[in-house]
Amino acid sequence: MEAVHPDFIQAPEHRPKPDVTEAEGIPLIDLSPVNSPESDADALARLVAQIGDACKNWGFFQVINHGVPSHVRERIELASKEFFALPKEEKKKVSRNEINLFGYSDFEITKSVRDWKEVFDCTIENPTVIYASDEPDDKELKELTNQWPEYPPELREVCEDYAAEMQKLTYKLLALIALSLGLPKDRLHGFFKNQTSFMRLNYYPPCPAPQLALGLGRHKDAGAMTILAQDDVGGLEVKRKSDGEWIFVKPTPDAYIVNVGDLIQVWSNDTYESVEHRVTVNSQKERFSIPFFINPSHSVWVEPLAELVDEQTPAKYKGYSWGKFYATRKLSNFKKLTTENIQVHHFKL
Ligand SMILES: O=C(O)CCC(=O)C(=O)O
Ligand SMILES: [Fe+2]
Repeated sequence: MEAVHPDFIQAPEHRPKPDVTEAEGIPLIDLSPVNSPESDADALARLVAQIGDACKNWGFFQVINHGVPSHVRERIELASKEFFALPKEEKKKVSRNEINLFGYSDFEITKSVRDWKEVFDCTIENPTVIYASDEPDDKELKELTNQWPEYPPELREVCEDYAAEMQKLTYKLLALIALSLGLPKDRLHGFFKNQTSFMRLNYYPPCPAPQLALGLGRHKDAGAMTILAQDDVGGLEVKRKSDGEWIFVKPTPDAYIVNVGDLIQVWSNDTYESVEHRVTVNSQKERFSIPFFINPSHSVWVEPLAELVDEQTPAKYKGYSWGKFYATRKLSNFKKLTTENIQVHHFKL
């Protein structure tokens, strides 16, 4: 066995299991009722109930008949492959850094262990407004824009086209989630004006020690929701709520994987929970995935929604600034952390 650098080696309790649990898997949900003109109220009500059950029982689901044209996904998958196939020096011409938080990186750390992957991040709003620092009282803002590599030349266009499709799907999913919580369908929409959403191209190279390292260590997504495209290799594992078992998410052609992030957990006052997930790697195949992280405006104050809180069910979180949380997380990529990174459970009452 070839050695991997010790920075990549997971503690024994966090290493992948020798055999994967495929089990029944996360729910597969057909979004046709929101994508076809002739669907009726009953079909929509059934869909809303399915979404609610999936969010409650799994925090994860896959969608089909989502309305995203397959060529838009095929084009970005191809461009992503072309980009990561470039020599390192070429990719490093668009490295992200403390000033420009978007671009290429081969250095990501999750829970103090290095991930076996490379990423290319790009933001959705142009420009994206965020807080300039993680200091709570510093209200200075800064504007972020993307940097694009010279090759492949179409990367910018395919990412922008993909992002436009993801945005349409985002608002459909936000409406279904709001309805499933008994709220008006546009209840969450306002948080996403001047959003800080971003997308990431993930490249997990083959790994000589897949039993010791992970492509991405266990984590929860800090934003509102994530829509993920994974290729046919597989590697994503979700921690099953019922028993804490790691469950392999079997790739379904042309489906998107959706998961509830920490913000929906807080807004819903724990009705829905953000669930841990991780990515295993393998010694033979490279794997590509594209998460689209749906994040609100930097100015959003996050707290349980007033409609879901009363005397019997008091708020389980104190409010926090999304913008400061996000700045802390983003800037932590360039710091050596000695304590746990900021987490939503720090705001639990
Ligand atoms: O690559 C994957 O399958 C999952 C990626 C992920 O969970 C993330 O980037 O937050
Ligand atoms: Fe994730």
